[in-house]
Amino acid sequence: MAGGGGRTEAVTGHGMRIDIEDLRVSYAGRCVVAGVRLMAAPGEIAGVVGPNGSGKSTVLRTVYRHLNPEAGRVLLAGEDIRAMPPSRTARHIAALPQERGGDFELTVHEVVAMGRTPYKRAFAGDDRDDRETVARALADVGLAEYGGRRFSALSGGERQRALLARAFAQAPDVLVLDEPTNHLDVRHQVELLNLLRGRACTTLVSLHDLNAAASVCDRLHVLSEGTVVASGAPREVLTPELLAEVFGVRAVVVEHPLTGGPLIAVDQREVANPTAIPTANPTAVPTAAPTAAPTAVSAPVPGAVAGQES
Ligand SMILES: Nc1ncnc2c1ncn2[C@@H]1O[C@H](COP(=O)(O)OP(=O)(O)OP(=O)(O)O)[C@@H](O)[C@H]1O
Repeated sequence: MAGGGGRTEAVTGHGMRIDIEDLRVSYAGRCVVAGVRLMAAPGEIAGVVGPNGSGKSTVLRTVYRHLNPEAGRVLLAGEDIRAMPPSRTARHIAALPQERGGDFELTVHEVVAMGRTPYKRAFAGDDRDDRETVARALADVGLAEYGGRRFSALSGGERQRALLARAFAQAPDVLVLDEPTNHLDVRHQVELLNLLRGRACTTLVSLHDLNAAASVCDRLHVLSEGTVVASGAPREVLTPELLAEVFGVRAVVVEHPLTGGPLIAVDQREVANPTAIPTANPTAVPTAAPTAAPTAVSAPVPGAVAGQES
């Protein structure tokens, strides 16, 4: 088991590898992501973390083909996804995007059943397998009793869980989740992270909650100003120095008293002065020394680079 994640060996080996190579994306000529390289090994949970606007959603959008990169490639098990018909990638990659919609006039069951579309011929109805898959996906997210409700009448957290069920119903090899814990209360956050640990697929997930990321991810990629500045196991990557430099907060990283994993305790009173890195509380138990140095923090991508609209 890599990093601080609670992955079980049983699921490792399922799913497909994702590699992102030298990705560059611009919106209306403004380059927001450049030179991004990151990967998720088969069956692994790879997290993408970084400050607001650092490019997390943009990178994920290229994986689920909502955006075409200006340069670079997304490889699924070594094959460029842009060389595949969308119907084929839809059978391998499912997403919980940040654009979550909200005015579907469909029932929850109908929304989740949309996850089965890649497996059907045009106008084909649901077969028994589809119905069982949808029922299982709804049960997985705790919405077994909600199938007949209108999607538009759900709360934000319920809607989120219904869309996660739609992604599960797609039975993907790669699950791409953009901030899946948004709107969820703390219990549902824990349940969702446990669901991710139990999926037999590769997961690429953006998370703002660094403790959740440290707990669930086997590997973390840290984005800052459109470029990857650190990659590695959570306890190697999430150092006080990186938290100050990239996120601008004073924090210590201690051992979680219940799990033994890294626990990031942020000083809520003020933001960091990057030149004055806090020393760890001497009474706290420090995390184990990193086994390998993470990728060094590198210079950010230039603010405005000419490029074409995606
Ligand atoms: N559709 C868009 N059109 C123009 N600019 C965009 C668009 N989407 C994102 N951007 C810009 O691209 C940059 C990266 O945005 P992105 O949403 O990828 O960041 P993020 O790391 O996911 O941010 P957050 O943590 O706030 O969700 C930001 O400067 C943002 O303003």
